[in-house]
Amino acid sequence: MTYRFEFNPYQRQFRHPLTTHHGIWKVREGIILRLVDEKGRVGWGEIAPLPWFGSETLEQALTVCQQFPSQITSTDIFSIPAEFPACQFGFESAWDGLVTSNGEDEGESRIETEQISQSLTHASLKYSYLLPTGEAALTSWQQGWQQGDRTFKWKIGVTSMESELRWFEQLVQILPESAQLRLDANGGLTQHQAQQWLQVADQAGIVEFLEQPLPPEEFAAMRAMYDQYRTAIALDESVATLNQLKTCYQQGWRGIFVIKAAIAGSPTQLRQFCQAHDIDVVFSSVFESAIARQAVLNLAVELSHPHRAVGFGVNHWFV
Ligand SMILES: O=C(O)CCC(=O)C1=CC=C[C@@H](O)[C@@H]1C(=O)O
Ligand SMILES: [Mg+2]
Repeated sequence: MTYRFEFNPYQRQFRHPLTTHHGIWKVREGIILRLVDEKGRVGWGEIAPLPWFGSETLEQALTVCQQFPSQITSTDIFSIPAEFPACQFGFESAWDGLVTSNGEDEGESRIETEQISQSLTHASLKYSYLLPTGEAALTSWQQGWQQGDRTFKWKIGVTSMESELRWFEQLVQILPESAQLRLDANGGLTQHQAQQWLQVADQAGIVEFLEQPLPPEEFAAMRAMYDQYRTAIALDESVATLNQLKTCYQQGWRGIFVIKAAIAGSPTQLRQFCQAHDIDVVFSSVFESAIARQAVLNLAVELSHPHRAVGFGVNHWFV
């Protein structure tokens, strides 16, 4: 069977640029894919690259799309090489969508406004609310709390450690008892700083995990640190693609795997790995549109650790 294939790049500006140790991110760029089969069934997919996490760039993804003819086959889709994981995810999700679609072409309406993306939340999932970086977190957590989120994620390793530790202590004091906090360093700490953060996190008692304290090349140090503190350590940059995830597992990682499925590669292969290995998984966003968000949340409902919130809090991120 062949599929008519169309692709359209998009840009969405963040309402507030996202500041992390990687830098300042102002615009989310991606590509929306549309497949139509011989019966007229439509499948939508999305390529949402995150090159500083190790995925292909938008330009590389556009080249993959441009090299395809207007009629493609499932062999074309399943032959996309592993160095294009966001493309693998986008094309395979669109193909999966064909199998399940009822022929209605609702995709265009699903390139969301935030209201539509909010409607894409799954009732069975809990959501983590991403706080703004820095001192602003001390006031903005209420918005997440009011929409029912009980898990909050805060970026560290951006300003001075002295300031961030001070704001952390204030945040721990003002967050309600039942709240949980995730700290995300994006690989920006030294080993000494990571140990300092894990010590204060152990004392605070509300920190669910410290995410990617060190850069991926310092895996051995994070592996050694994992058993020294009560606070869990989670990896995301280290496990950004399915191949990296398998390598970390084979090298003994049994901490939390924060999986950004939209850039991890084949969703089918990801599902097979997660089902074959009892790993502690948190699904996390790459600030994709409703199309990839839906595809990832469908995986999360199946594979996510039941007691962990998914990193898809609706924060009205875009203008
Ligand atoms: O995981 C979440 O709660 C939200 C998504 C998120 O934190 C991120 C998305 C994309 C890039 C990063 O800046 C950041 C992360 O490091 O996890
Ligand atoms: Mg992270």
